[in-house]
Amino acid sequence: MNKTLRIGTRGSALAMAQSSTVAEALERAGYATEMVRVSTPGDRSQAPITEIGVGVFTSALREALANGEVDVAVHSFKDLPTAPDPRLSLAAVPAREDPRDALVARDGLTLGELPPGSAVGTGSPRRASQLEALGFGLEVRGIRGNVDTRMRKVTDGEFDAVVLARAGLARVGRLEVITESLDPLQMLPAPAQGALAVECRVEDVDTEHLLQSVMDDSASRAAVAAERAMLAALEAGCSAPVGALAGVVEDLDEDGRVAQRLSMRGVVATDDNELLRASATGETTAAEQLGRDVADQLLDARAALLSGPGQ
Ligand SMILES: NCc1[nH]cc(CCC(=O)O)c1CC(=O)O
Repeated sequence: MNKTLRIGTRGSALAMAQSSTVAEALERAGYATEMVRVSTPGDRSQAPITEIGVGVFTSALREALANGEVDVAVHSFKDLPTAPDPRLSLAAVPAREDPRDALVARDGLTLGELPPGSAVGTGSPRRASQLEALGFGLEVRGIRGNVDTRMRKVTDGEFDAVVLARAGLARVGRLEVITESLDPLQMLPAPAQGALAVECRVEDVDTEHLLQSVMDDSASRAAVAAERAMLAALEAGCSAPVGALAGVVEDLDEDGRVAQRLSMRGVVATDDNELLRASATGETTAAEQLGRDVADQLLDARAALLSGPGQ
């Protein structure tokens, strides 16, 4: 293929950094690329994410790709709606960044060191419910804006701390501001956090094969497929905050032989902010089934809770 690949990107520092990693991988493999900026309603609005809805950051980019304005779209995978877009193909899931959430707190403090009543900023119901469940007496408050805006609210003293995706900070070269990378046992990340989705048009098989061969990472793809399948199954059953994390581990298969398997954990908050947890391990080739199994466990646990004690 000798045409220049047009890579669609949003204009934020994070989006530009993400698209650049894709462009660089393609350039290293000998292909010419060009960045095309696409503005999205999510970039222009300051309303809380919970109000403007899923897909605000990704749909304009997907339209530009489907319309042929660009050849490749790069998204933060966790921002994509779970419903597939039949016009597009998920050509590559590059090796995932560290998926953990990160605390950026005043005076270098960790979560456990923040005094009760400390104001912690997050716009994410998933982060808020897990923070509250820790029992540290933190005051969790809503916050929006890009990474710099959120961090400034800590420097300015408006918040004692904010919680951000570690991957976002890594991609914009700001890891040094992190005061604690949160253990997934305390804070399960959003499904697909830290992963990129690299899409092309479904009929553009040349680009699909190129992206797949240059940058697809099968372990990352399997982990994200499981997490997203869990999220999709829960979306059908409830609208609660959801965390999930899967990864390829060395484990024993049914015959007792060492094998690569996929292990995952999920969490969902109930309406009265109790956390329900589930986990399972399965075949790397059946990632989506594994995600649905964990979702079924969570939905059963919720049903058992709703039917009340003693039943
Ligand atoms: N919700 C916005 C968003 N989408 C992707 C990232 C970070 C990068 C990633 O998770 O892959 C962020 C910022 C954040 O959650 O702190």
